[in-house]
Order: sequence, then structure tokens, then C-alpha cells
Amino acid sequence: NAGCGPKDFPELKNDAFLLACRGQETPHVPVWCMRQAGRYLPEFRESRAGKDFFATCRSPAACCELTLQPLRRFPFDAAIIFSDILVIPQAMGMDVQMVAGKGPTFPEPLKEPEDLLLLQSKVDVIKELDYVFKAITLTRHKLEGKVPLIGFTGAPWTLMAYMIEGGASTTQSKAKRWLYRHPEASHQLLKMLTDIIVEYLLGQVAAGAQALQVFESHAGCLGPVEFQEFSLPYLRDIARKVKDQLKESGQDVPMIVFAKDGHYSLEDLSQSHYEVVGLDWTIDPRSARERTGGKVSLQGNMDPCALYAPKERISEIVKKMLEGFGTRGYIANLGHGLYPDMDPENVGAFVEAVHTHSRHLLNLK
Ligand SMILES: Cc1c2[nH]c(c1CCC(=O)O)Cc1[nH]c(c(CCC(=O)O)c1C)Cc1[nH]c(c(CCC(=O)O)c1C)Cc1[nH]c(c(C)c1CCC(=O)O)C2
Repeated sequence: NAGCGPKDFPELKNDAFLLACRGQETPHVPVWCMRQAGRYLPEFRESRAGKDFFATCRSPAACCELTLQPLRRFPFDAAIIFSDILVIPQAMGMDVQMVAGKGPTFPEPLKEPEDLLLLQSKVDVIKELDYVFKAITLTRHKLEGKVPLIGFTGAPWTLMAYMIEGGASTTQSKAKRWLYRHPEASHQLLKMLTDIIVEYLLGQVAAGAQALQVFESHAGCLGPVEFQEFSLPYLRDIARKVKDQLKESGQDVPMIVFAKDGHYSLEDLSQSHYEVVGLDWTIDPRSARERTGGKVSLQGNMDPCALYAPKERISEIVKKMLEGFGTRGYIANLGHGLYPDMDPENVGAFVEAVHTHSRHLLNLK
């Protein structure tokens, strides 16, 4: 561990992202992309070639390299640690494999409430997920203070859905069956996940994460009523518990909640102790501002597919997006992750358009 402890990190040189999380003034609108470390980069494909996905996640050196790759190409204002949300079900004792062309797969998903007994009830998060903490500490050093490092987790409902579906699903009907047929067991599982997530996020901050994003990627298959019961209380709990604990040690780390396709929940999410609410592209920037009433910063939300447009068109779309959100309390991003067939040059055009147009808008003030 010599020379790599979570202390004496290099001084941060670009704090635009952290300032924007807190609604403070910045010289330009900060920008990063979900899945910025990914298969659209040839160097990523080369590093990952022939290696097992979760073995890569367990190698701090590999995670560090993959996290840094996009920053060598583009002037992103934040880095997000390379890892996966499914490391938590693994830490709970479930087998998860990444199957090429199919995505994450659980050979033995949860079927009935009795299966909860097969899960590790007391997970030693610090020990089981130590490899993630090591990756964060190493990456924070290697970033040399260029930009802040974001840690992340899946939200309880999204993780529960994977653990029951056993992989990708369009309807999430197996997982939703639990909500309607086994509400008590569902809450038991969601609570178990919440406790692990809180410890996991605190461990990430101790290791050097400077902001935290919670991915509720499967919000879209819930309606407002189910969301209120099975997602929102746990999202709130996570933010409150993490913040309370951090406060005790005099720390304060901005938190982002991203509930994909959860447009119905925007008002609630803006009052859930998160500094930032992430948005997908189905929400109009101006209406998002009105509905959140200036209570939070907003992040998002260009349709990732707009990156298939020519560069000039990308620039126009970005300009409209910036005019809609305004330049204060705003972090530019896509409405979801980049796809493997996207052109890195257009990602560069997106980043440049955000910086150029936002500087221009800020100078007009
Ligand atoms: C749902 C989810 C997962 N993982 C994640 C989510 C939440 C975000 C979202 O809604 O997309 C989170 C995640 N996964 C990954 C990151 C890394 C950081 C970044 O955004 O750059 C992050 C933040 C790396 C990854 N995670 C994965 C990849 C691609 C596979 C590879 O590198 O071999 C990457 C770069 C694999 C993964 N892991 C998961 C899926 C659905 C897939 C895609 C499977 C496929 O496309 O074949 C589960």
C-alpha cells in the first residue's frame, strides 16, 4: 500500500463539476458522459480483449487504466471509476457472469422468498469490495488532480430486479411479481441492499471518491405508486445515512440520483437529500427546472443517439440544451450511457460544444 494510501491526494485543479453539484458559479458548464469508459474506444476494447469482465473489475490497475482512458482523449470535467453495479450481488454470494452479446447473467437468480436465505445476510463490505476501494485510491492518485473522481452504486430496486430476473429484461415481470405477490420479502431484500449500499458508498468516499452517483436504472418499469413504495424510501435512506455518517467526520460529498425513465418522480427526487438529479432525454430541460424549483442541480440529458448526428447538428442540440437548463447548477451529460458503435470524434464534439457554448452564454451575463 506504500505511497498509495487514501491520504495526500494531489490537489484538485478543476473543480467545475463539484461547484456545479452545489449550484455555485463555474467558468464553464462541466461535462462528463455515462459509460465514458467503454467499448466505443478502441483502446478500451484492446485493454479488455480476451479478459473476463468481472476479473477486470477486480484488478485495481485495470480499473484505473480504463477510467483514465477517456480523459486522455477528451477534456471531461469528471472521471467515473470503472466498475459495475453487480459487484454487490456478487459480494452477497451470488454468481454473476458477463456473457458476450447477452450482458450480465445470473445462473441462479432468486426465484422465491425462501431464496433470500441463500444470501449472505451480513456482508463484510469492506473486505468483499476491497478491490473497488483499492481501484478508487489508485485512480485518485493517478488522476493527479486533473478532475474529481465519481464513485457509484446501483440502487436497491435496480439490483433487486437483476437478482430476480437474472439478466436483461424488457418487462422486469419476474421482479415486479415479487412486489405484488411478496411485498414483505421485497422490502426485506431492499432493506438488506440499502444497508450494504450505505457501507459501500462510505467505503468509496474513505478510499477517495469525491462524488457519488446512485443508478436507479430500472425506475421506468415502476409506476408512481410502486416507486413511492419500493424505490424512493430506499433512495432517501441511502442519501440521508451516507450524509449523516460523513458529517460526523466533517466530510461532505455531493450525491447524484439518476432514476432512468422515472420522469413521474422528479418532484420527489428533488427533495430526497441528493444535491443533483440526473435526467434521461424524455424530460424537457425547462420543465425539469420548473418541476424541481431550483432545489437541486440537474445533470443530463442529451439523447445518446444524437451522437450519431453530424458534428454541426450535435453543436446545435447542445446549445439548445444549455439554453434550456441554464448555466448554473447544471452538469452536461447524456441521458444514458454511450453505445459501443459511437464515434469517439463525436463524443469530442459533444464535450467541446458544451464548453464553448457555455463559456459564451456565461460571458453574455
Ligand atoms: C445497469 C447497469 C450495469 N452496470 C452499470 C449500470 C447502471 C448504469 C446503466 O443504467 O447503464 C453501471 C456501470 N457499468 C460500467 C460503469 C463504468 C463507468 C462508466 O460509466 O464509464 C458503470 C457506471 C462499466 C461497464 N459495464 C459493462 C460494460 C460493457 C462490457 C465490457 O466492457 O465488456 C462496461 C464498460 C457491462 C454491463 N453491466 C451492466 C450492463 C447492462 C452491461 C452491458 C452489457 C453489454 O452491453 O454487453 C449492468
